[in-house]
Amino acid sequence: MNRKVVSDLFSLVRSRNPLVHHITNMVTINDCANVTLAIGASPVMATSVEEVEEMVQLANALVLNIGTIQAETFSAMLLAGKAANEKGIPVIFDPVGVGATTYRKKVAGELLAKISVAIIRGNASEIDSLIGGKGKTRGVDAGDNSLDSKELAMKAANLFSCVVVVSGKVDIVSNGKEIVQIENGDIWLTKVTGTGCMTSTLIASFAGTTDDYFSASIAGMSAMSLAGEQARRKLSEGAGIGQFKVKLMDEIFHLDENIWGKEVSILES
Ligand SMILES: Nc1ncnc2c1ncn2[C@@H]1O[C@H](COP(=O)(O)OP(=O)(O)O)[C@@H](O)[C@H]1O
Ligand SMILES: Cc1ncsc1CCOP(=O)(O)O
Ligand SMILES: [Mg+2]
Repeated sequence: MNRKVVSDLFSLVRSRNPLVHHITNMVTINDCANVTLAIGASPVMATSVEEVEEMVQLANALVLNIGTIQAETFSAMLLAGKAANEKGIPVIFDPVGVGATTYRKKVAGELLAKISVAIIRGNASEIDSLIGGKGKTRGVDAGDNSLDSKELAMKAANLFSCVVVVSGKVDIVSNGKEIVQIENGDIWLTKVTGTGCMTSTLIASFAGTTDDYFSASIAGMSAMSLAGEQARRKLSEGAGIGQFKVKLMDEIFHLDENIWGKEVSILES
């Protein structure tokens, strides 16, 4: 990992203002649109099979998030994913709750078989399920503390030939050879729905700026964890998760290479 390359991405994303096309869930869609703007990229959410291929022609990155997947949305993902592969823009896959149901497993398997994905970001239970593990899952949240995130990231990155990000208390990013460990974060990030989805969006925003998807993943993952840590620290006494969510968005909006350089805590192996 090159720290300067990663930190430079914060000004690059704001100057290049990449368009990030999302086919995503109906729970966190608005938060994902706003976090795209907060980091300096532009969001577009388009889901109809009639228009997704055309929208991909305008986009710099494509997010596929299966949080509330339905048959028609899935068809749209396949069309958009193929168009993104042909155009050469990165596809960022968020396998929300993949271990929870047979349908989600089928959808994720088919997507990964038919589309070349640049980056996968999920919690440990989700990545474990993708690689055929039997770890416990609790709906869309991680449900198994015994999983080894480093091992999962490395295995999944090699299996799917892409960068894999496993979020959690400690976040792991692997390209199949290197492993980066991000130690920032705050437990309140798990008390607000959508922080995982928004992380995938942040990663996509950076990946729409550079073809160095390993650095883009480190930038996006650390942006969420660092902003969460700072937001919690700056909350006034008595504040709860409502104010935390607002503060989190503010911290992402203000994050730059100087704050990142001073505050990020990263280990490499
Ligand atoms: N136990 C934890 N302590 C501190 N931060 C956490 C913890 N678990 C997850 N996070 C943070 O929450 C954010 C969302 O990650 P995660 O909860 O794993 O995603 P998801 O919402 O998809 O399950 C990340 O920034 C991650 O670092
Ligand atoms: C609660 C919920 N249910 C279906 S999608 C979704 C949002 C999941 O968001 P995240 O994985 O970022 O917590
Ligand atoms: Mg998630």
